[in-house]
Amino acid sequence: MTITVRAAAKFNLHLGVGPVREDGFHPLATVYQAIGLYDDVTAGEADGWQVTLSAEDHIALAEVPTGDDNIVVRAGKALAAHHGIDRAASIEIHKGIPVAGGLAGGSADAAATLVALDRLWSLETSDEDLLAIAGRLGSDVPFALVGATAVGGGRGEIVEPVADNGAWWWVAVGNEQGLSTPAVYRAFDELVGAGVAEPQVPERLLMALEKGDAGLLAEALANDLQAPALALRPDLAQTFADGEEAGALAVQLSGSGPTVLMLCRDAAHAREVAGAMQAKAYDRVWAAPGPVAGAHVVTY
Ligand SMILES: C[C@@](CO)(OP(=O)(O)O)[C@H](O)COP(=O)(O)OP(=O)(O)OC[C@H]1O[C@@H](n2ccc(N)nc2=O)[C@H](O)[C@@H]1O
Ligand SMILES: Nc1ncnc2c1ncn2[C@@H]1O[C@H](COP(=O)(O)OP(=O)(O)O)[C@@H](O)[C@H]1O
Repeated sequence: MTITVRAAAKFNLHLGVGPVREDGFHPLATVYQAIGLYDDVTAGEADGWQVTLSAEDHIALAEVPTGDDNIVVRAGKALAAHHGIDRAASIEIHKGIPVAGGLAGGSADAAATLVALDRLWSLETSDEDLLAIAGRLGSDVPFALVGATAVGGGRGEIVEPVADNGAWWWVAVGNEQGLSTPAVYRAFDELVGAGVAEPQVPERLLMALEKGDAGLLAEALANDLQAPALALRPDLAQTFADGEEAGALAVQLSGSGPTVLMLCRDAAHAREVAGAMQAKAYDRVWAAPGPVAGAHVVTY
């Protein structure tokens, strides 16, 4: 038997970052939205851990490990340890989420693996325990379980759903070269220093989501990692300028980058902006709706 679970990419509508903590992590006040770019994870019975990879066009797999460093193996081992069982599995990952793009693709795979193995091994792990295991795997993993739109606190792992009445459309523009998340947080420390205030989620963003108003959302987007990421990768400024020229309502870096997200009015406008970016010779361009569901079983 095999079980396939689908998990979505995330975009941080707001990413407020505070002064680095003693454990090396930064306190966050973020608003995550799950958007329609997906990885599928298929889990099957096996005697030892095996990871195989495939991907949609224009998604490079070179940086993704196939051994025990793959986050899906860490996820599987953590779930087995939680239940005190000694089991392994084969995990096939089909990536539709660009790697090292600031879209939390690895976190999506980890969340999908927890859901798939919980079902494959008939464990019936409680949601509370799954979220706790997810939080230990990575700051973004709990959100990949819940999906939709949610506020993230702590180092990002404490998630609380928020009202979102929008039917949003995004254009994501990827980049050939990934960007390392720790390097961007270090650049944040250097640029902004320890003097920065504790971050907060702005009320006007929550209002824009509740109203489902794209004009208001365009004005409320913000990302504290955007300036440090652009300091590391000044070439990205051209993508921002091109997105604005293509008619996007707003252009913002996704998390720690380098993927750039463009807010559109609706599906037709997203197709138009995506076409304009392709005409400018960008070849990693995806239109995606949001919010979408968290990790969910698609076949078994
Ligand atoms: C920046 C964000 C925004 O959502 O996403 P990405 O753009 O990477 O997808 C996240 O904070 C990334 O979360 P995730 O990729 O799960 O990070 P983790 O594995 O927990 O941590 C990797 C490293 O990032 C840094 N880190 C992460 C989270 C945080 N709140 N403060 C940090 O300083 C630390 O250096 C840590 O060692
Ligand atoms: N299943 C996985 N998918 C993607 N990357 C993985 C995976 N497992 C481990 N990694 C490592 O995690 C790094 C960050 O990956 P990813 O989650 O795609 O990006 P980001 O942290 O920018 O959102 C990759 O460069 C890769 O080395």
